[in-house]
Amino acid sequence: MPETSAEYPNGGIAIVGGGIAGVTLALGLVNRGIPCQIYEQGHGFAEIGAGVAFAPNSIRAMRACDPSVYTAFKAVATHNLWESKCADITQGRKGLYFDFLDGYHDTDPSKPLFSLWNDEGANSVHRAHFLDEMVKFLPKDIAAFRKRVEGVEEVNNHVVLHFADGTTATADAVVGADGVKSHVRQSILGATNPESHAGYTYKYAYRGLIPMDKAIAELGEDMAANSKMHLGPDGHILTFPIDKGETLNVVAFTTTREGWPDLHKSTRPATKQNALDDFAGWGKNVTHILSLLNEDVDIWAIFDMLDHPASTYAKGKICLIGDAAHATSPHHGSGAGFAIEDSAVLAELLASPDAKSPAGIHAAFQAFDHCRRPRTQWLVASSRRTGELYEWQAKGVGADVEKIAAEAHDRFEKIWKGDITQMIAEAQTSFQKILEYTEC
Ligand SMILES: Cc1cc2nc3c(=O)[nH]c(=O)nc-3n(C[C@H](O)[C@H](O)[C@H](O)COP(=O)(O)OP(=O)(O)OC[C@H]3O[C@@H](n4cnc5c(N)ncnc54)[C@H](O)[C@@H]3O)c2cc1C
Repeated sequence: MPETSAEYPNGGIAIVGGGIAGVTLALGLVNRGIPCQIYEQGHGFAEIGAGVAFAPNSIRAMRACDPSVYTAFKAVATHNLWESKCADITQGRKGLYFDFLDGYHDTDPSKPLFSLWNDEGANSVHRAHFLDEMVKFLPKDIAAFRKRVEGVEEVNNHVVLHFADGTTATADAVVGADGVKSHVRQSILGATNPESHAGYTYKYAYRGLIPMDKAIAELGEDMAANSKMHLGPDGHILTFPIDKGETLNVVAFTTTREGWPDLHKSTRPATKQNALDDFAGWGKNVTHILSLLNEDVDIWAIFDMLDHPASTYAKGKICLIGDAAHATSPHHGSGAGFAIEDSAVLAELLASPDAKSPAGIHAAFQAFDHCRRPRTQWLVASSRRTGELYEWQAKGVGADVEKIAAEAHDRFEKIWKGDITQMIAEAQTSFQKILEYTEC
């Protein structure tokens, strides 16, 4: 039972979901002295065994959210393994984000079609290890597990959470960080509203991990040790090192005309042979990578909210962050990074002395919605388009490498240049305006 105080008579902020969004927000709130409680449906904090990459904007957001997020990230972050491909700010040198290759034809892997470079280069983590490192900084009693939220409702000056086990809890406000299939989103927007449900993008991905020594022996050092994106018709494959270079992370996307069999599930079992069949006729680099996968692999359906974006991320004292607010396809590799931007902005808003009353929390959530919706919904649309660029499907571009390179460059620059200090300042200005308006 969360402790109460004069400022937070109902125990503070309830965070639904203990993924990257929920945990980073909790760290941001705890260290700003804001009481909070995480309700997580799982038996403990748990992420999947796959890689996730973070770009310069999200690394800046980690620091702004809470130094512990950045410390946890640094403990597990893996860069490209070749020094010539790593950023060195003391030398003013940019780092390689990805080399882009023609995966459909037999090409020399040392000769990419083009490459993208940024101020931090590639920074990837093993998801589970990153979460484990962050959780070390959380108070022991902050999370209640096996608490699956089925609905939330505002009652007078507090919010009631209803759990699948029949119990309830109260809080001063609720933040839904419960991912792509968010129940909190349904409570805000209505269960039958199409905005409450992410849609299938008719793409799915095979995900696998290959021990680095095996990857280097089979693929050669450059292909295994540095980030590579193999482009082709209706599919693309990306690889990058994680686990401080011990493991090669592989994600192979393909476009399909068939619907996803069970929209309640994100994954289904498949085999290496399925992957090889999906990429039949591709060049030898791609078939070689796929041949190194385990015999049994999972495939992941790619959902996003592009067709029915949420018309608001906040209602009263209930708010959405991360995939719950703006589930995106992963072609910009930025869904988790933007979730951390959300956490940094929201933690700063809620830390304001004016955000301690029910009206103040309401205004802070409105400011959050106002400032975060444009950038995060742009990401969802741009990510779809980028997936099409990689798979030679984009209207007006097709397989034209120069056009793919130019458009991808511009889109990534918009993400990477995201300035968290400015985002927070804008949100605070918006918050003060909303307060002034409501006082009139
Ligand atoms: C193939 C693939 C590759 C990706 N690669 C990248 C990448 O490289 N970089 C990047 O930035 N992003 C990437 N993403 C996107 C990233 O995974 C998500 O944006 C990110 O995980 C969202 O975090 P979240 O905390 O909002 O949601 P989640 O990670 O889904 O966490 C939600 C949490 O809420 C819990 N929960 C759910 N429902 C309930 C409920 N009703 N009650 C209580 N708890 C609940 C869940 O158990 C979970 O712990 C990728 C996504 C995919 C599919």
